[in-house]
Amino acid sequence: MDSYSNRFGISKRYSYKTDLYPKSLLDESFPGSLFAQYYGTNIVFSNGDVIHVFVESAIKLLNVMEKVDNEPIEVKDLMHRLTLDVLGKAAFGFDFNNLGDPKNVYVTSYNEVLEELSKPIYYLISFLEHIVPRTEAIKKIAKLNKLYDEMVERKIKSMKTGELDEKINNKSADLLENMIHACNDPENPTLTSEELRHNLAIFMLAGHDTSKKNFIYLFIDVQKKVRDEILRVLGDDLTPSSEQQKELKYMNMVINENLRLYPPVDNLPRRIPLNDITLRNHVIPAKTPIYVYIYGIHHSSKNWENPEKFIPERFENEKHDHYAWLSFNSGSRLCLGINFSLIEQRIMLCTLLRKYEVSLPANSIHKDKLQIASESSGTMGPHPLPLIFKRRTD
Ligand code: HEM
Repeated sequence: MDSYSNRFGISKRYSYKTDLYPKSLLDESFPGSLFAQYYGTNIVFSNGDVIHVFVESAIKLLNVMEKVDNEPIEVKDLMHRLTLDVLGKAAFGFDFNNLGDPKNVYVTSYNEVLEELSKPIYYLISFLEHIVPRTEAIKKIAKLNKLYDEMVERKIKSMKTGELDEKINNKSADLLENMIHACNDPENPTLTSEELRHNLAIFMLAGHDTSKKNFIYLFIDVQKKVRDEILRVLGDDLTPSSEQQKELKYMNMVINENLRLYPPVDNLPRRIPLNDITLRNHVIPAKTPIYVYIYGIHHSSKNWENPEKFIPERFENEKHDHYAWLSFNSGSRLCLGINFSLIEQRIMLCTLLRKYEVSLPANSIHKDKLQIASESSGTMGPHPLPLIFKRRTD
């Protein structure tokens, strides 16, 4: 048994075989629901090389910040704008332009759909929508789906002209182009345009809802140390190369510690074990829904010394149990966007900290402790979080 299996008394057979714990499908959890219609049953392929996307968006972020100095800005809004633009470009080469024009039709359609899909009442009373049809919500989804469908069609056409093959060969293809290319392989079953769209939709949710909530909340106290490291490693470069990212050791520890204290996915989507499980002296019968409470694992004193304290140095030599830090899950269902997300966070920190001194407004509700809340979408984020960004002069 490995240390995780030992501690939790689960036999290794069960701790590794994620195929014995299939995720429950949306259509099973919410049969015929709007969630199932919108996200479908999807799979996701690789992310490709997307560094240029981060750099472009970091520059746009600075343009937005130029207009404000030394006044509170709502960082939840800022992160929503940044991460949607980054993801749209990486996923299907589309610029939502949420940083440039947050009221444009694509951003508003996306926001409206997410708002509809995350209404808690439909999670609590899953049959409600079968009694009262959600006509307005259906219209909003149809509008966004049309946008996704147009993307898919345009890319399929570019495959016929050979443009897509060229992009695949020079590794500049986005996720959707990679998916379309993979579907063209006669050895693999082809995804329909609808399935391609479902994959896009779930990719946007998995990547955007998590990233936008993952602002580095507590870096304020340690920002000088992070900034000194950025200036030392990057010199005059605006964004870090892959090599430089590895050298940003303290920043990487801060990112890990932030994700430990405030994991955006606080609770893994439920699993339904196929067989009975023996956990210590307890038997969990097959088909019992299981939730893994990541927030609890990250805040348990059995796993971490002074779990409520922000101590980036605890990651110095990675002494902790591998399964005590599950921000991106682990094993075969590890988050597919882990590298994408880590690069995004590093670039964002480098961009902001070299230019700005960050502080909480005097009347902030977060003065003593960050105020957070779980949401029905299965993610966790802060209550409104205005921060002051003061331009550095030295
Ligand atoms: C801080 C940011 C993020 C966090 C904390 C996070 C966390 C997670 C977690 C915990 C899972 C596992 C869910 C499960 O086991 O049921 C997951 C899955 C996934 N994530 Fe992320 N994620 C983040 C960012 C992203 C980004 C940026 C992308 C896309 C670029 C992404 C794409 C995915 C996908 C596609 C899956 C499904 C993998 C599968 O089911 O096999 N994530 N993520």
